Amino acid sequence: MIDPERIPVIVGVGQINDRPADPGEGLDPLGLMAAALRLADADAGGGWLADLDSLAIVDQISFRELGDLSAPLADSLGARPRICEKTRIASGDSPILLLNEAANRIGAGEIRIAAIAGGEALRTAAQRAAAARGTDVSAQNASRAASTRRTPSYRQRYGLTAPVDVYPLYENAGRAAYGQSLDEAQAESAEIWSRFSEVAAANPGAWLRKPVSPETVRTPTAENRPIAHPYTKLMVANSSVNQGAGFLVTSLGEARRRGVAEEKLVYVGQGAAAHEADDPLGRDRYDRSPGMIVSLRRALAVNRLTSADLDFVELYSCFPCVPKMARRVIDWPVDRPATVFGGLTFGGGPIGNYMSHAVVGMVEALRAEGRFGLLFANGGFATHNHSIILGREPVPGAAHPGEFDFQDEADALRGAVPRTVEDYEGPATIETYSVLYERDGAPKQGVIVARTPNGDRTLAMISGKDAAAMAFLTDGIAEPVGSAGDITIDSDGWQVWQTSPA
Ligand SMILES: CC(=O)SCCNC(=O)CCNC(=O)[C@H](O)C(C)(C)COP(=O)(O)OP(=O)(O)OC[C@H]1O[C@@H](n2cnc3c(N)ncnc32)[C@H](O)[C@@H]1OP(=O)(O)O
Repeated sequence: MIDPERIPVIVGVGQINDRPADPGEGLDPLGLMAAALRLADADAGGGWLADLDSLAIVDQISFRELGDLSAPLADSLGARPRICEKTRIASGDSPILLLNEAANRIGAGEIRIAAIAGGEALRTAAQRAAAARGTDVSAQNASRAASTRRTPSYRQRYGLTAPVDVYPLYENAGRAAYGQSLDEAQAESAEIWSRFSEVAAANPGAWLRKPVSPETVRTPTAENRPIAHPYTKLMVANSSVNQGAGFLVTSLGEARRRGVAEEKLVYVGQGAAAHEADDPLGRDRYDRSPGMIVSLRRALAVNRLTSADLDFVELYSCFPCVPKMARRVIDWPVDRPATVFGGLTFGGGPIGNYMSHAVVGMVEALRAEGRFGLLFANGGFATHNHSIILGREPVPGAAHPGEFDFQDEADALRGAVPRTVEDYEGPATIETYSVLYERDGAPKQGVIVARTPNGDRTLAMISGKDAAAMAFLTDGIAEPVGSAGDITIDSDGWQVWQTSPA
């Protein structure tokens, strides 16, 4: 039997939404994290924060000038943790990585009480920046700014800059690989997202709490403008939020000594992580992710569970392609909610910290009913994957500390990565693509990821004014993926795509 002092459990969770009428009065990420952890402390019965051994926070991008907020957060909570740290970057897998590390340290007997938190005030930051610079709020897009470099890379020159530009490459390649029509693929996304909105509507912690029909999710309108084909605004992460979330992890022994009721305890299973290349052009393919597959399968296997044992899942949902790939790995039906919090559109998309809210949601769900839940986190451009199990009861295979790095296995599953060539001219086929849109809904440009006859990968663009080409890429009549064309280099040096006549 495992020593109760080495069994990690979550004892307290807290989260906060901040919607000030005056952005000058909005909380910054420090205020959001402090508020969330005070709620988590109260949820666990109080008196934990002064005794923290470790405090780990998710990096934030909304108030970058504040720097590393871990020590100021400890001060504001009256904590003196031996370990006080922040993740290197604001990445969607961060909360699960920090949870896994805390569970391992408890299992190793290194610490007894850990706090994890994150917070983003992107809405407040954009409103303040717009007022200071005299611009519209929509001109202040932190997630795009964080992805933009002074000297753009090859893919960035072709418009593949922010996550919202890159994830559609997976969506369009996935649809073709699953043998779906555009209509079928959009119906699947809309059904999953509509169900997210229902979960969010029932969750007081969610940002947008109005159920939205599948038809509303998928239909482009002035309010639901197209963002990047085939995604509408209601299909993408909403980063314009002010949200904080945090939770307390301790040992079963410590929880019992401090009198936490058994029905409040949620057991932490083992996790599994694996990653893709940072550069989306340096991947083997776009219709699946070896890192995601290994992270999900291993998280189930190391805990001696199967998908059939899961009562709840959180399949990260910055864009539909992610939960659509993930649900195929674990055989999760389309008509069961793939979230416990509400997803990044409706629950809210606070950049790296969404999964802290998902931890809160999973703990609340398991306290109410069920036995096991799976948390799947994704970060970057479908780059970082980390999955973990939570249980209302001890998780069967869990033993901490446990190795969570399964990178070698993901690398073994990967096919050969094609060479990227930047000045290619000649015949090619579409590997995947997207169309990026202006704010008024007009297509800005098409961007094609193509394969040359010898298997190299290259990029090409199409002007948004080319109505026939835009129709071909977006009307769903024929599948553009796999179709043939020609790339020429124009007088300005751009590789330009020309579809071959059928
Ligand atoms: C691993 C990962 O997690 S990658 C994901 C990282 N996150 C992202 O990439 C964020 C992607 N999303 C975005 O960039 C933005 O949400 C956009 C560009 C799609 C839309 O943002 P904006 O242009 O500011 O929105 P717009 O000006 O049309 O409308 C603003 C209003 O719509 C809301 N809104 C913004 N995005 C969304 C959305 N996706 N769904 C629903 N509502 C939204 C805002 O909250 C705001 O409402 P408020 O005034 O009541 O606060």
